[in-house]
Amino acid sequence: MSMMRVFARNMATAAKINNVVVIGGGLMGSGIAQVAAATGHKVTLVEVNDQLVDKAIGSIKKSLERVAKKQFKDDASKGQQFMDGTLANLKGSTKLEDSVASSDLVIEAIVEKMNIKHELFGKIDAVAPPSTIFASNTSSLSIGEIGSVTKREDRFGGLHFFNPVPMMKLLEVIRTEKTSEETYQQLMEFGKRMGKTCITCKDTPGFVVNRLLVPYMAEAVRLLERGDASARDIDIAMKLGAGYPMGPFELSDYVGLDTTNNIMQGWHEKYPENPLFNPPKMLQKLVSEGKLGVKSGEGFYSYKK
Ligand SMILES: CCCCCCC[C@H](O)CC(=O)SCCNC(=O)CCNC(=O)[C@H](O)C(C)(C)COP(=O)([O-])OP(=O)([O-])OC[C@H]1O[C@@H](n2cnc3c(N)ncnc32)[C@H](O)[C@@H]1OP(=O)([O-])[O-]
Ligand SMILES: NC(=O)c1ccc[n+]([C@@H]2O[C@H](COP(=O)([O-])OP(=O)(O)OC[C@H]3O[C@@H](n4cnc5c(N)ncnc54)[C@H](O)[C@@H]3O)[C@@H](O)[C@H]2O)c1
Repeated sequence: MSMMRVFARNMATAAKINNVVVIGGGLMGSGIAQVAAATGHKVTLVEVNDQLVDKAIGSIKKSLERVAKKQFKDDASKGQQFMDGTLANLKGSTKLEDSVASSDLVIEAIVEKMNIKHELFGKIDAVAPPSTIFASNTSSLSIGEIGSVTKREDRFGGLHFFNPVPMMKLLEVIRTEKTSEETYQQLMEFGKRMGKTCITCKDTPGFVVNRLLVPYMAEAVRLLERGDASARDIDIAMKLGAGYPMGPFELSDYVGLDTTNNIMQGWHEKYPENPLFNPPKMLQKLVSEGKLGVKSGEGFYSYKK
């Protein structure tokens, strides 16, 4: 195929992703929906009840205000236009089946549990048009295994965004052995339209970033458990000594300790021989006490006012 034809084909397929459904409006889903809407896609954000839909839309409005204040600091009316335009592209819903019925791309961002993701994808596979591409934003689970409950494994891939989605420039695009070349190209094109820098990774545990980040974080907790240094000092060390914007404890609280713990538990069960994946006891204890980080008001640090 000539270069011109490859380009024309990519442009044609890129235009195809217009209606995007994001399932789960928590930390990640709300950010993904926000950026997809801001970059011109028609977005439906699906949550389990009206209260959570309102909460997600509320957090998107707050985040949009921050983005607008930053991007259009000298022109408030342009900032307002940007916010109105984004919100006009976005709607919330609790009707899962109806929402996916007219979608080009569905991005799943619900809890990090294989059985719950299977239940969801099984349900939507039966009602989404055959052409709809499915993607998971999982941090740690196998994309191939998530997609195995569907009859569209060639139209299934990973879109791993980073928190906070409006600020983080990276998108990991994951292709399984069954993801078709066309699906992969469409996912890459979609990522670029979202304004992200896309990298590609095979369907391996943690892809690139989390494969390095999770053992680093667990090692930081082990340092703390041994009493070698305080959480605050470890955080300061990694910020000032390694140039990270947040230390490992600030970052874990920010990401959510439940998500971090689910990742470690899942990897430990699957690869018990790998000591890098041993879940630290302190992390499990905090989660069992409901201390989930910033979102619950307390984690390694307290966020109560
Ligand atoms: C632990 C490992 C466990 C692994 C778990 C895996 C998780 C997952 O799979 C992978 C990840 O995501 S891994 C995690 C990957 N993530 C990381 O590694 C993140 C590391 N951290 C960072 O890169 C920076 O600390 C931030 C960008 C978060 C904040 O920037 P900062 O300079 O430190 O401080 P600032 O002064 O506060 O904010 C400055 C401005 O930023 C803007 N803004 C911020 N949030 C916004 C939002 N939600 N909306 C809109 N805008 C937002 C806003 O304009 C704000 O100004 P304002 O005047 O306050 O409105
Ligand atoms: N937290 C992070 O920093 C981060 C980063 C990248 C990827 N991820 C991944 O993204 C996914 C979501 O993580 P999160 O941190 O946003 O979690 P979260 O707990 O903040 O949000 C999950 C949301 O999904 C909703 N939900 C659950 N089941 C649903 C269903 N059947 N239909 C519709 N909504 C449903 C819940 O009500 C909740 O609001 C996970 O797979 C996680 O591993 C998380």
